[in-house]
Amino acid sequence: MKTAYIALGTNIEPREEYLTSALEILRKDNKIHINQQSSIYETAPVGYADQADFLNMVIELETFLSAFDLLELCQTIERQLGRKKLIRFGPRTIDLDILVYNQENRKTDVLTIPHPRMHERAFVLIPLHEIAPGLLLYKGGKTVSDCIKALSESDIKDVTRWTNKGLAEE
Ligand SMILES: Nc1ncnc2c1ncn2[C@@H]1O[C@H](COP(=O)(O)OP(=O)(O)OP(=O)(O)O)[C@@H](O)[C@H]1O
Ligand SMILES: Nc1nc2c(c(=O)[nH]1)N=C(CO)CN2
Repeated sequence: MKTAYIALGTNIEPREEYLTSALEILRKDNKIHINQQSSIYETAPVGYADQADFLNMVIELETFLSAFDLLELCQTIERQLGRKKLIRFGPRTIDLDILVYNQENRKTDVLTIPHPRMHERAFVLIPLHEIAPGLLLYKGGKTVSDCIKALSESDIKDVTRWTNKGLAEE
């Protein structure tokens, strides 16, 4: 069994339903077991400003799937929930990014782990800190807590807790 962390994001209504549906699909998959989920956070858009605020959350799961099969599953869920790739960093019904997979390092055309932009994204680090503050993001390197210390106050201010844990939790 491998332990992986996935970030979920959505900024097209009904945002909460998209999160709930993605979690439901993951829970029904017998190759996945969700160990932990963060609260949901409402976050200002990063990278492409002219779009609605996001809901973001992070989950920790155990799985028999390889990193590539897990990516394939994430992309199948995105397609099932109507995600269309129109603008880079733009609006989406649901986005599932693999943050960390079994402390492995990989850089291929289709998959880079750890996720190359996670260490600078408050919308990822703050939910992740809630469930795994000591998680190493780089081999021998920084933890989630270390990366949060490097964020600016304005990055942190753009992320506010939207619900406590409990969304569709079993
Ligand atoms: N760790 C990863 N998790 C998910 N997708 C990844 C990862 N590494 C590379 N990719 C690749 O990134 C491609 C683009 O993904 P996507 O369209 O979701 O990007 P994005 O969400 O707009 O931007 P970002 O990757 O910065 O979050 C995917 O087709 C996938 O092959
Ligand atoms: N707040 C926020 N901003 C984003 C997000 C996201 O999930 N949340 N995802 C992006 C593309 O991955 C680009 N910008």
